[in-house]
Amino acid sequence: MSIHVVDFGAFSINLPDVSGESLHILSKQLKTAFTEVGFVLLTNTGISHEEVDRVMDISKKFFLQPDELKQPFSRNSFAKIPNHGWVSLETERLNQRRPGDLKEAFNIVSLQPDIRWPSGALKSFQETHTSFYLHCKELAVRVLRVMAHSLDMDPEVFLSAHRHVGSENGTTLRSLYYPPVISEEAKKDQLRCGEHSDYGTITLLFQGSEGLQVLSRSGEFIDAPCVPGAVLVNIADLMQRWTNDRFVSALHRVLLPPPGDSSTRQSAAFFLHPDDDALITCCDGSNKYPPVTGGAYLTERFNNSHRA
Ligand SMILES: O=C(O)CCC(=O)C(=O)O
Ligand SMILES: [Fe+2]
Repeated sequence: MSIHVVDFGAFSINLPDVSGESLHILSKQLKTAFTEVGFVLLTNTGISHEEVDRVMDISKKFFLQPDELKQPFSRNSFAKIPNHGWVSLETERLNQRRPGDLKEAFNIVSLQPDIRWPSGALKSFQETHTSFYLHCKELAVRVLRVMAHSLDMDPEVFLSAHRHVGSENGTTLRSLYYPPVISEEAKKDQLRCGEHSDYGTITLLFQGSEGLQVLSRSGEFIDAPCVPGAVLVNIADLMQRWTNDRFVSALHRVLLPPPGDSSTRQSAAFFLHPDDDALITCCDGSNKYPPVTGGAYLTERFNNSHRA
């Protein structure tokens, strides 16, 4: 099994729309990837390699500051948007059977003007991330349209549940930083990012370097390709449930670097979530999973993955 590469140029975010014929071809390709693997690598999406580099450069400047300068941005310190903000090293454990992940993250959940953003030398942080967030949102909506088409569904079923991205909605742009690891100091079974599947509808993942592994259906972890300018897109758990298990949400992880390798790693993930009040019911009319709202589902999943 491998992760398929799909040329998304016909529906790039720089184009006004997609032709019927291209939509048909893309939907066949995404259907195969999402039913067999749960991950696909898209090229020519219209989000440039340079833009991703800018996001990673400014994020790295933030992460390399001393903790006391990052503390005012901590996750859980923003009223009404508890998931927004900085997550310190080893705070999150995506696999409950392992110690905390050896990563730091910055979650952007709200684009509202009243949010406190890094300033001074980091004043471009807000603009860089806001513009990237909006491009990711545009691409994610296009991927949803192709997915709906591939299942012979009215695209509004997916789109109408994502009307409030950036406000009453848990969609999150997350910059991730994996600092150098001293192997002897890592705890037993500790990873950079423990085995998990994502919570929402789909995730767009931009890797700065290799490191992501995806569990194949045959039960082995395979290395996800890292191609500059390409975007990994994966199905998340709520989408698996929504499609009554037709599209699969695959476990993935990031291992520690080999002993003696002191490199850092960066990535950026755009987790698309349905609106807080959108009711998700199996799209084929079955009742295999009870209806759940986007907000309630996400709250339950967060409660299981954070220490605090
Ligand atoms: O850093 C990566 O490549 C993966 C991160 C990830 O899977 C996540 O944060 O959900
Ligand atoms: Fe993930």
